[in-house]
Amino acid sequence: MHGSDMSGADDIPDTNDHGIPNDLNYNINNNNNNNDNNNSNNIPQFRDDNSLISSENQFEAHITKPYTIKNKNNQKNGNLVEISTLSNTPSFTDITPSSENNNKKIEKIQYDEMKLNSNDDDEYDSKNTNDRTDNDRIIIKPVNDEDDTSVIITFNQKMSPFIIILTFVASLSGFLFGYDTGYISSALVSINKDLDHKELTYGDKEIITAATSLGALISSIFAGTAADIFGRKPCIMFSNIMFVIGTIIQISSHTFWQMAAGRLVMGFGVGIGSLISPLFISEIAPKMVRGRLTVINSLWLTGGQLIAYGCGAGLNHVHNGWRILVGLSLIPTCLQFVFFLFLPDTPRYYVMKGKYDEAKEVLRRSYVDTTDEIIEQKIHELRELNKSIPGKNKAVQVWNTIKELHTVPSNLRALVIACGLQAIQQFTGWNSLMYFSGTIFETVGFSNSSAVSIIVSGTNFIFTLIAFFAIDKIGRRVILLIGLPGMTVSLAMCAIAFHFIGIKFNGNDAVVSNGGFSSWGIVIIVFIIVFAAFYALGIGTVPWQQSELFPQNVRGIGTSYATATNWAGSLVIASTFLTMLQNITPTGTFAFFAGLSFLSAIFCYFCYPELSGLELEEVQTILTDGFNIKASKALAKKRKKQARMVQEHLKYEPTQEIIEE
Ligand SMILES: O[C@H]1[C@H](O)[C@@H](O)[C@H](O)[C@@H](O)[C@H]1O
Repeated sequence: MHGSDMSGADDIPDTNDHGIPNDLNYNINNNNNNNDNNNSNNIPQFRDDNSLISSENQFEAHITKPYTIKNKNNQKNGNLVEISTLSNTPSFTDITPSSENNNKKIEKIQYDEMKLNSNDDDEYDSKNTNDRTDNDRIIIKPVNDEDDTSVIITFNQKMSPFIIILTFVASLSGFLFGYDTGYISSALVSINKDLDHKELTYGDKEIITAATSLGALISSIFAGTAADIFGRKPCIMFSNIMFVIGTIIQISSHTFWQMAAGRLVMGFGVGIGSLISPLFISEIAPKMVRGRLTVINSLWLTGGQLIAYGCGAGLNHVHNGWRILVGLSLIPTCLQFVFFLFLPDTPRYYVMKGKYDEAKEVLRRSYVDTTDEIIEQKIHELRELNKSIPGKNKAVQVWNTIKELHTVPSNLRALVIACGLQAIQQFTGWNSLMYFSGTIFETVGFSNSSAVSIIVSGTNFIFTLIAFFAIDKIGRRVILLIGLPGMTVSLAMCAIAFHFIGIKFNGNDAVVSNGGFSSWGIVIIVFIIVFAAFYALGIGTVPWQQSELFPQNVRGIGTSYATATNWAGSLVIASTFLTMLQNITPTGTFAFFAGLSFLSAIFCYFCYPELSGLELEEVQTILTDGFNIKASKALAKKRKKQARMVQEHLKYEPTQEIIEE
């Protein structure tokens, strides 16, 4: 049907009857020698099942999606093809569109490189150019690279209802994280004298609040390793048990210390959930939506905080309302536990434990239209990958992993970024508002302080939703660099307004020198809302994408470090904020946070590369010899352009028939 003459390397390739360029084999097999003419006998031949094997047995190709490209004058049929290498060489998946009408979209595939014949002017300008002599060449990621744990076919992968259910159930941990950190703001206001028959002091409030962060800090240190040993699902179910015990201790407490102990136990659950839930989602999500599915966890989180505030406001004046508020968290915990009784763990975990049948079953249910052969191949890749974790036994492995995390430069940079972002997220003060906004708004003269807190956490939720849409399209770096300066300005405005309100502390009582609620009070509220918006848009959301920074063999421990940094920051803020207000005044406190936000913006400007749209291996490449901001931006831009090109292809309606000779 199509010609079979060999085209020059930069021309449009001729294609065979299956839409495969005839020079495909040539390109794959001639990576190391530039013999331009030896392909003529090597035109790929398809077997009956639409797969082919090259004569050298170096690669295998499968037709995954037939398509028709139509334009005004012409109609062209072709096939999207998945290519994978056999033996021990890395395999990769890509498309091979074929159409003379579409020459801008034709990709030539080589063993480890892809040459794009596009009029692309945004060249990848990496410093690592040793193996990229041609600006137009980019390294293509091997499919058995670690994070393809979640991937079979790199595009056009339908979301199965099974993946949606798994994401939904796993992200209940995000909800619990949010709810349990959110309800404390209103509970602190409504507890009154229910504990030990006396008002809580600022110090008491800090301890009750910080106990959860402390518990979360402790459990997050071990959660990554525990998830590898026991599994993700058992860890989440264990966190459910912690939630239940912690909740019961709290709702039955009549003493301050019992309440603090309940919060601590609940914190163990929060810490485990905060780490495992995004990890679980990233391991079951199709690659193309993995970033967004991770943000879904953040949406549940901020949604949980919002609901906690809403319930808090509703129960504000109900006798013992705070006990109901705390008790409500039993519902999602129990639901999650029961759901998980019927749901599996991630395929990657099963492969780690040698449970290949279970892994296959999960993959089959996750990727409904995928052939058994591809599933087998995926399992094979995961097994290969599994071997890459060094060490004879678990203890040696853990130690080697820690060493690897610190000694491999790209890992160390990933660690600096992941922990840096989590620290910034906490030390710029957002959670002081989360935990104490009720107290703050009460201080500046609002009687229904919980209602104002709802507006603040509602803003947090809405802007997390905006981040959901922006994080891949606009990019992580851009939203961070919009968010942090915005936060700096808002915090500075609050610092100024607090100065004019003139709050003085007299023991535990805050005295407003200019007579309570004033227009400066409104300025504070407005800028706290603006602060919430800028926070949620960037630094509230981006750090939870932490797993993309690490290669698979150090991901568990790397994300444990980062999550522990988050909780350490949360702990410091929760346990010092009210004391800071007293000792360095609200103006000093907010000015301090403004200063940290400013420094954080500088850190992100110099150290946070743009990672949206990048292959995970490319993230490692970017971080190999520096933070390579410029190269990352250029590459991200290029990748997005390619993604649009793929989308263009998919716009053409697919035919169901494969064209036969
Ligand atoms: O990403 C979340 C979110 O921003 C929450 O609002 C905050 O309370 C958490 O500490 C943070 O990790």
